[in-house]
Amino acid sequence: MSKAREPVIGIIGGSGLYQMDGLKDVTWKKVSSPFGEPSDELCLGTLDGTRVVFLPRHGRGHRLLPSDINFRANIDALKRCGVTDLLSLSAVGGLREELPPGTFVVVDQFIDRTFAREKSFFGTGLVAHVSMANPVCSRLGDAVMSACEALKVSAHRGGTYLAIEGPHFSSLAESRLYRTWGCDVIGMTNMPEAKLAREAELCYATVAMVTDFDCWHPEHDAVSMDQIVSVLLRNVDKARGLVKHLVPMMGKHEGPCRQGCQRALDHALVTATDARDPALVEKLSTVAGRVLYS
Ligand SMILES: CSC[C@H]1O[C@H](OP(=O)(O)O)[C@H](O)[C@@H]1O
Ligand SMILES: Nc1ncnc2[nH]cnc12
Repeated sequence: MSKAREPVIGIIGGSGLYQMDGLKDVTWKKVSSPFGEPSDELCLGTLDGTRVVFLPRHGRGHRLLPSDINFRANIDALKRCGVTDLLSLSAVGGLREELPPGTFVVVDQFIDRTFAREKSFFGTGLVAHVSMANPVCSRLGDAVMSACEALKVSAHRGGTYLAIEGPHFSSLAESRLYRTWGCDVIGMTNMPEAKLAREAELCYATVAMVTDFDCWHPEHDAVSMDQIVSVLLRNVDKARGLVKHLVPMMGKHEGPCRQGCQRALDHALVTATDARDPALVEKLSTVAGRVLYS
């Protein structure tokens, strides 16, 4: 029988969100990871008695390009701090008329078009394949939607997030193409983050906060940073309110989610026990310790 564990809520703050206010007993802590340097120190605190670990995805001061974020170190470090449920807050472009700037989208699917990033914790000497059929934790997504409803934040449930490598915004031809693929929002960071969260058996959901219409919309100018920033600041204010409401709700979650995010590695490891690379096994002690040492 799986042991119930106290939820610890991880928050990855995206563009515009470099610290969390309202936390108690706050300490910024440098966390080492065998996968390298996380984006910044991690901010540990509590909100209404629930433990929270916050990490600014691009680092404080927004130092890191999307391609330079060490997603593996970030997820490993969050898990080392005990995180069980991970909420990503992200700025995105809207690819649909009905998702204007200011809308929050609790996406349920991703298309990964990034190509210059480490995407797995596993590798030669320990091979694993996890399912990404349903990459978002529905229990966490439900909680986000309830918090948005309570705060009267305009939120849309479900949608496909297209992850591009960046740092450039898309060309008009690309933006039109992504719309024909059925994508709803576009960003540069949620992949491979969501894949790695799944490998690390964390519940993961993202609040995709629309800042612009990318460049496809005939009645809007092509996306530019000055236009994004003004919407971003308003979105970020709403996101802070959302977190304050959401964390105590998530703190009451009992036991693992029904979807099984916290057992994602149950049938994923392929490499025979005697063929495993001991150094890689050691490196994976936090991410996959549950299945490696049981
Ligand atoms: C500031 S607009 C472009 C930038 O914002 C998004 O990042 P994040 O998901 O961390 O909010 C987008 O993916 C780009 O990295
Ligand atoms: N239009 C866009 N494309 C990619 N990432 C974004 N982040 C915010 N807006 C974006």
